[in-house]
Amino acid sequence: MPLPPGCEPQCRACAYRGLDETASTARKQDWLARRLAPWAAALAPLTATTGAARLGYRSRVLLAAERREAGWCFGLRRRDGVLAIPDCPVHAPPVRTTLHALAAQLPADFPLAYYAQSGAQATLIVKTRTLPATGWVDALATGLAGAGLDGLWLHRNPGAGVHAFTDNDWHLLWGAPRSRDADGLVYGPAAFQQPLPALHAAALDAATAFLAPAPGVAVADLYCGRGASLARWSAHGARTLGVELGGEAVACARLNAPAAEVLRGTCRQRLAQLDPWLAAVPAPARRVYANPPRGGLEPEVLDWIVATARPARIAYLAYLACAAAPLARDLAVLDAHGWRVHHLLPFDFFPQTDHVETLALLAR
Ligand SMILES: C[S@@+](CC[C@H](N)C(=O)[O-])C[C@H]1O[C@@H](n2cnc3c(N)ncnc32)[C@H](O)[C@@H]1O
Repeated sequence: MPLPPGCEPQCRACAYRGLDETASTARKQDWLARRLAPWAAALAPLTATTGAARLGYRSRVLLAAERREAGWCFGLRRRDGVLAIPDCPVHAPPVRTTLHALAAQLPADFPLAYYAQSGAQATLIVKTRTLPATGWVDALATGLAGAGLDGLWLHRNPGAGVHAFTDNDWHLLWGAPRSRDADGLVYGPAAFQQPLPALHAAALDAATAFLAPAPGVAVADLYCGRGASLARWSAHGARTLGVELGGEAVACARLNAPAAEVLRGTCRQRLAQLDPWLAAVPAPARRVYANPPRGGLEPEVLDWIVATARPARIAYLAYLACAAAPLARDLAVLDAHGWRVHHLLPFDFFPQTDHVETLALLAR
């Protein structure tokens, strides 16, 4: 298949970009069937978007920045410099428009290390000892608003690299500090964004139907982000408690799900508080929803689920990349301790890449 317009041939980020929809879906399905073979009977067909929606879906990006003689470029950091991907067809149109506006207006001597965008919030990340001058921002305002942005931030993080953000040294340069997504949920510049909101909603619908949140039921929501799932459980009348590491995400989760309790920290660190909270309801009324980062559940958290919390039902939304499948590792432990894998529902959150999100639904 020819590469779509704007796709940089040297970029390796979208491993399946040479495949059409049918071939990509077949390969993901086949890979899932091998990786999740012990639960083959529970594995559903991949739910995927089709046609034009398979491009332009990525509204959360982190790109390295480099000033060259010809101007600014944004892309992937490599040993020999930044590989520019200004027109990457997977990026959402507002990302591309903002990158072009920045490339045209950013002063040549601005010490930009990374550019991040999360929905309508954009961030310039610098690694300097002092804050750089930003008087030029006003001239960019019309371009930023035209690109659909609500806010532009300066974040000073001398350690930026694998982790782009720290909690401190954020400066709003222009616009509003928070945005709302299509569901009305508040988010900020560091927010985790699930791509393809319709697929995420379908995954949450399936999790809601399985967990059956209701008065008398308690849902512990691990790695809850800005609270999209928390808001669901509490809207159904369940007692809800979320745990999340990011400070901004915790603040947004408290706004998005005011009836829920939200603890800040790693799930591992918060087990001492989770434990009595969940134990206050009988085991048949206990639920766990987990959507951890790509490494899967922290080992202590998995131990706690099987040995202490013992929820009647678990919904586990996992990111899988062809290099690693922590979901299979975690399912094997849950399976061995008496939780049956009822459904494995894969969702193609990242078309044209070799990643696939899978919702596992388990009951004791
Ligand atoms: C895959 S995202 C899921 C977020 C949320 N469920 C959603 O759909 O928006 C993982 C979240 O876990 C948070 N996180 C990372 N490590 C964590 C940890 N050890 N304990 C708690 N939260 C963590 C991240 O900040 C991020 O918000």
